[in-house]
Amino acid sequence: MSAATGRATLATGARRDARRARRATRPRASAPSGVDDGAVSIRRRPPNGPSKHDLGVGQFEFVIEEVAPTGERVTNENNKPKNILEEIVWYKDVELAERKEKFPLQLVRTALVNAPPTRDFVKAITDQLAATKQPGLIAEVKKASPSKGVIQPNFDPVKIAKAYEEGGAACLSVLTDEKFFQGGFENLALIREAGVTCPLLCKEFIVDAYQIYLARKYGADAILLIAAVLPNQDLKYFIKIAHSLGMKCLIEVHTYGEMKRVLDGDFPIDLLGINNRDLGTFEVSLSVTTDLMNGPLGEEVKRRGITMVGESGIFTIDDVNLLQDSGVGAVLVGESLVKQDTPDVGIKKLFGRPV
Ligand SMILES: O=C(O)c1ccccc1NCC(=O)[C@H](O)[C@H](O)COP(=O)(O)O
Repeated sequence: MSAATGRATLATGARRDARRARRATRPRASAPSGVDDGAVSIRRRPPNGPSKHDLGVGQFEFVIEEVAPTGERVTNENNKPKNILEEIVWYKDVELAERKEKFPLQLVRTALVNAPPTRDFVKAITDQLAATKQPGLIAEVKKASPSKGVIQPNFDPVKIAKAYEEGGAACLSVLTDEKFFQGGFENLALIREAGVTCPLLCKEFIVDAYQIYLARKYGADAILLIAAVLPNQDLKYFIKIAHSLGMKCLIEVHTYGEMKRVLDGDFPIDLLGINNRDLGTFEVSLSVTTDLMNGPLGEEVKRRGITMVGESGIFTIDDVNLLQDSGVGAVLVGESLVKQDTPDVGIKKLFGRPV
């Protein structure tokens, strides 16, 4: 059944009209570069060699002179990350070098024999959609973020995960990035070992196949792949690896160009997420999802039966209904649930269910 049919209609007509008016005045999603050709917008590494913190040799630093558009001579301008997503991705190189030193790929792969079996992440969502006639919920275990700082100071990943399951989440998303989100791969293992049965998404900024093996080793059932960071060639390769390990992939897009590129790709799509947050500027608008879903690419995903996920900035039943009306089959929700003391009650309220 389509996500757009048969849902609990809790929003009034007046609210819906107001939503449509709000939507009409919002800007369309655009690529951080300003040109939405769908190409990768995030540079994988500093273009002029490693930046200072990568070298590990005291104060030594590459100095590269460039001519700015003003004609002025500047140093290392091009070696600064252009936004937070690029900063996160550049730091992955440093983090991965350390991790691989301590825990080489060969050992990670050997350790996979002891990994718990995978659960079907996509089926958990589609089953919930069929049973509740509302989008399946992927609830996010997230302590902090670059845009909001610390969201939940009393962060207990297992307690939060259990409350999410109790409240009716279909699946969980677990932030594993340490530096920018105060997460960790070990949270995946802690949640699984505590007996939580919801399938787990490893919410990581994946740039290297090594991270996919690590996700599985710690008990993930699915991984996130961000189209702004990964060209189709990498998406195809990483999907192949994830599938070989029994995991599903949530491919995330933010612009028309990225979505078109992914849909034109030569690889299977388990789940396609539209992030309402511009990961470069932090601007959040649900119209990113509704505009894409109400356009030609929305038609295409519906025709192809691809389960769509609306991600970020979801706070109310009206938000859930708005996204469902546009055709999404799942929502990924972090802040609005994780900051509550009783996230199980929060889920029920978010979906307009009796508390
Ligand atoms: O959340 C951020 O500030 C952020 C910054 C840079 C890259 C990614 C970021 N967040 C990842 C996500 O997309 C969200 O954690 C997820 O969609 C949940 O969003 P929300 O419900 O708004 O917490």
